[in-house]
Amino acid sequence: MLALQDPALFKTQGLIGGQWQTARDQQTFAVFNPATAAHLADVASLGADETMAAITAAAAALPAWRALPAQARGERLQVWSRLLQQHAADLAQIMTAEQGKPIAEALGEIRYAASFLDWFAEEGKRTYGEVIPSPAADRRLLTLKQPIGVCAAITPWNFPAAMITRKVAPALAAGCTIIVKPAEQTPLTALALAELAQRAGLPPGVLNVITGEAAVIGATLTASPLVRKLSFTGSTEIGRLLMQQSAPTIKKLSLELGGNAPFIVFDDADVAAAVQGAIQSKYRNAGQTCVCANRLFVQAGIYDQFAEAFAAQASRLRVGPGTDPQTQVGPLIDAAALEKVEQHVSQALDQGAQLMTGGHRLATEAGYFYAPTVLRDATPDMQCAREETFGPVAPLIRFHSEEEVIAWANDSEYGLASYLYSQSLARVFRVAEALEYGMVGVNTGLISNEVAPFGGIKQSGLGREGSHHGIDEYLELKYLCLGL
Ligand SMILES: NC(=O)C1=CN([C@@H]2O[C@H](COP(=O)(O)OP(=O)(O)OC[C@H]3O[C@@H](n4cnc5c(N)ncnc54)[C@H](O)[C@@H]3O)[C@@H](O)[C@H]2O)C=CC1
Ligand SMILES: O=C(O)[C@H](O)CS(=O)(=O)O
Repeated sequence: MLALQDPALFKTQGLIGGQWQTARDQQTFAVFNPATAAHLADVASLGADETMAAITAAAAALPAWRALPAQARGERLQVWSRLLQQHAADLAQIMTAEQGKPIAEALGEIRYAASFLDWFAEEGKRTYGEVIPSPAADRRLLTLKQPIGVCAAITPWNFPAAMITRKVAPALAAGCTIIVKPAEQTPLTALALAELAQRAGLPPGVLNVITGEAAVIGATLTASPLVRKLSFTGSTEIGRLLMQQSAPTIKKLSLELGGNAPFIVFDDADVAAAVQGAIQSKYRNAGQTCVCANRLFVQAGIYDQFAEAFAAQASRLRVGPGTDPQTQVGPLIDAAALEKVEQHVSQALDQGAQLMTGGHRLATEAGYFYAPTVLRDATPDMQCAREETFGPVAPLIRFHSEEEVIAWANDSEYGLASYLYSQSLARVFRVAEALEYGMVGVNTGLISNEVAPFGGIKQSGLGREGSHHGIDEYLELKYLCLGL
């Protein structure tokens, strides 16, 4: 059991219509600590019936919630944000226990999660319509924006708090109600957030959290015509499936899917800055984010200089349990993730890559730890360059020309985040405009915040989250034509 200041935040039941509920068949599923592989909790395994009850509760809560002025909805979100920040230490402890990230990163994520609540509390008051100059003297034309209705959100384990508020905040600010299905690896953070939402005064049914078997819950959410919108963050494979399942009811979709971020360093880059940016991008959350550098392209003129400096810094990163304040890289989420990373590294070495540092799991620890790894002389055809590793592995690929690296960077079905380091303004614009990605970090490895549009193109997804664009994902545009 965790030593929480507020033990009431440790919830193991689902939230339906303002009531904490166990599964009707009393089934549960286990949650484990990835740093120790130890059992952490047993959480209600809710199924189709409970999911339908949550959809019904969200539909029942919708009329009153959407009728509230945006100001009133925003005030609830701001109270919720303050509660997240007041309870940050407990929330971070819960998150590190079930997800593994270093406690400092977990505290940072709670601030990141709260920032979406604050941002959309304001954005909800700016869902402006428009008056359109009429083509006819006896007509007046205008538009207004209205909440889409009952929404569903299916969220990942890598950001167990922020990926929930990045969806729930705009939905509620817009006047929608929502059912959240968190990842089975990290339900405790979601349930703690829901407890604080209750304390913030969200009316029953506005926010519902369903924990349990993903496929059953997902099938129920996507099949229901009452659910008008689905927002998903996770793998492209599951995003594709949810898209198919949503087709019969023509749901509005937001999909934040996989990535394969190129990190490009030109000869004219500030090499020290590029090394720092690459370390931050690559090893954040142990490499388990969809915007992590996945392929590091380094121009031939500075390749050796960059490789030596980058590997030296990577080798000094402290790996260990997230509860240790000295830890910089925590465990991977589970055994499958560890095995995928090992596969990518061994395949690259078999194909001629050279190990500069890392390349092994930490046998001393019971959890899913892998040493920060740097592979030089990697090539674009290696599995670690073709697939999203989602782990602390950095393949360094040498390139010679701008044209060559743009072609290699764009040779992917993914198009989420990309990065380039150069001190030439002309080159920055040439390359940024040529990269087929939704986001481009220029001379920085950290691009995520609540004010900018987060999202990708191609098979990295649909729509944008955060920014003033994010609330449009939860609104419908209505056209009024007034005959005079
Ligand atoms: N875009 C992102 O932020 C993330 C991308 N990923 C990618 O996905 C890969 C696998 O990671 P996972 O956590 O297994 O991602 P996943 O896509 O399997 O899981 C994400 C969410 O989808 C749910 N889910 C899984 N199968 C479902 C189904 N049939 N119906 C409805 N919901 C379902 C999960 O319970 C979780 O809540 C990672 O290695 C990474 O490449 C994973 C997490 C986050
Ligand atoms: O930086 C972020 O917001 C995360 O990387 C989002 S993701 O990894 O879950 O896509």
